[in-house]
Amino acid sequence: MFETYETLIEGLLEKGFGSVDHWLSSEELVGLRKSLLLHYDNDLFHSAGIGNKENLQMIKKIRNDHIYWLDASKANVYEKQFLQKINDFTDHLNRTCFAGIHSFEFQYAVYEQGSFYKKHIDQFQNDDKRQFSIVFYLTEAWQPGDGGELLLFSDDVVTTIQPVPGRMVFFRSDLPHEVLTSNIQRLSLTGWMKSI
Ligand SMILES: O=C(O)CCC(=O)C(=O)O
Ligand SMILES: [Fe+2]
Repeated sequence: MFETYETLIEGLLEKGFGSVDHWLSSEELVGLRKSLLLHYDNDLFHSAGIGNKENLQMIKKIRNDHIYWLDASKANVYEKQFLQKINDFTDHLNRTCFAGIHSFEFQYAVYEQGSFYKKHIDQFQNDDKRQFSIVFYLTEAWQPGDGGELLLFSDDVVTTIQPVPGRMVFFRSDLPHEVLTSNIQRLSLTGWMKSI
């Protein structure tokens, strides 16, 4: 795992983001995909931003994916294993980079065909506790033309990340980014490492 950590950290320090393809074993990837689909079938997902009913119309123009927050107390074996791995990475970041991460939170996301998330940063206007953003792509198969690419905007450079199964992206939460319209059902697990 050490090399994977170093690839991610180097990327973060040099350009604001890092990406690796083998953070999850194929068994873990399949387990998390099945868990996501089970929660989705059980109607546990809701429109992202629905907590804020007055702004819902506005929010839907910015993002129209559906999300489900991972609850550690209800996590299944795959989710527990996943959270443990994130915990180990957090410890590594705190030990080697004095990152000062105190907690993390993760949500599954489903982008149905035609869904997107316009350019944004992951820190709220009145709350910049989110330090690092992490996305894992869980879709079973992805090919060019399927859309849903992640664009990362650092300085004058725009980087396109293809959401291929198993890929993980790690970036500073103040880095502007965007999810292009997906032409297929796009599955992911997204989280934030927080300073509080
Ligand atoms: O799914 C992605 O590629 C990024 C998602 C995202 O930006 C977010 O949920 O804040
Ligand atoms: Fe984001």
